[in-house]
Amino acid sequence: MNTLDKILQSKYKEVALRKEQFPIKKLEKTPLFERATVSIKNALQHTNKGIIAEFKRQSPSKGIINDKVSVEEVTQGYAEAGATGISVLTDTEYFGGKSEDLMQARSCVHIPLLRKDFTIDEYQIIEAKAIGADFILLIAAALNPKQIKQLAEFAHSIQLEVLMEVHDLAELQASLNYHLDLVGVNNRNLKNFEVSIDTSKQLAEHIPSEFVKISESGISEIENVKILQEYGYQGFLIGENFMKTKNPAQACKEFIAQW
Ligand SMILES: O=C(O)c1ccccc1NCC(=O)[C@H](O)[C@H](O)COP(=O)(O)O
Repeated sequence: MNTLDKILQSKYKEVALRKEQFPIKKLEKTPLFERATVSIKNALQHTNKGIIAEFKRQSPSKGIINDKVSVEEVTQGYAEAGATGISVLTDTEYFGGKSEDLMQARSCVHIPLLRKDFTIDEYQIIEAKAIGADFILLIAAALNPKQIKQLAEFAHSIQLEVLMEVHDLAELQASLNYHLDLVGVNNRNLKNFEVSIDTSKQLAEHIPSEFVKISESGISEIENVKILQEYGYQGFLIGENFMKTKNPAQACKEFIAQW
């Protein structure tokens, strides 16, 4: 079984359990669920330095990246450094994150927040809103095209925007639909974890201009960001390159300053 399949297997169990622990009716009554969300699509369309900086303690490919820093210092620092949005991993088993991380981030910043998780059920979208997210992730490799469309439509019905992530042309062509806001090309091959920005370069021309293009994973050089901008990318999702340092917010600030 590959890593994504293992993650999804445990995610189905986790979601079933959470539905019992925190019923939808309770989630819908939380103050954050009522909050007016902020558009990441709009924010990225109005900047030429679109960084979505990620809070990521660990990953299947790298193990522990940084377990010494707090959500507050990093997310507040990312916002002050000029990040356009922030991604917070909420998966516990594989990424060491939790829902509370996103809630803490929400209490520190006003910029758009991505609930970075493996979304397989509408329940998680309601939960995302209830913990303070502005946009959610749908991974094409984890869902069929009908599910992607339905989940994206549902996210919009509760004012959340949608980032759909693809790894190759087949996924992109099968899964595109007009309920998406952002299309992300993940440069990390989920079978061997190798990263190559060539994936973003190759898929760029196949993403219709209605969608904001995001390049995700393995980005550590500002030169590559500048090259990808020429391919039409307006957002860059960067985790490890910042999180592996003692001061991720400072690393983000220095990265943006080189632009
Ligand atoms: O990061 C991993 O090892 C990973 C493994 C399996 C599924 C997803 C994975 N990462 C999620 C991400 O998409 C990244 O955290 C994000 O794009 C940032 O990537 P990076 O800048 O390389 O940390």
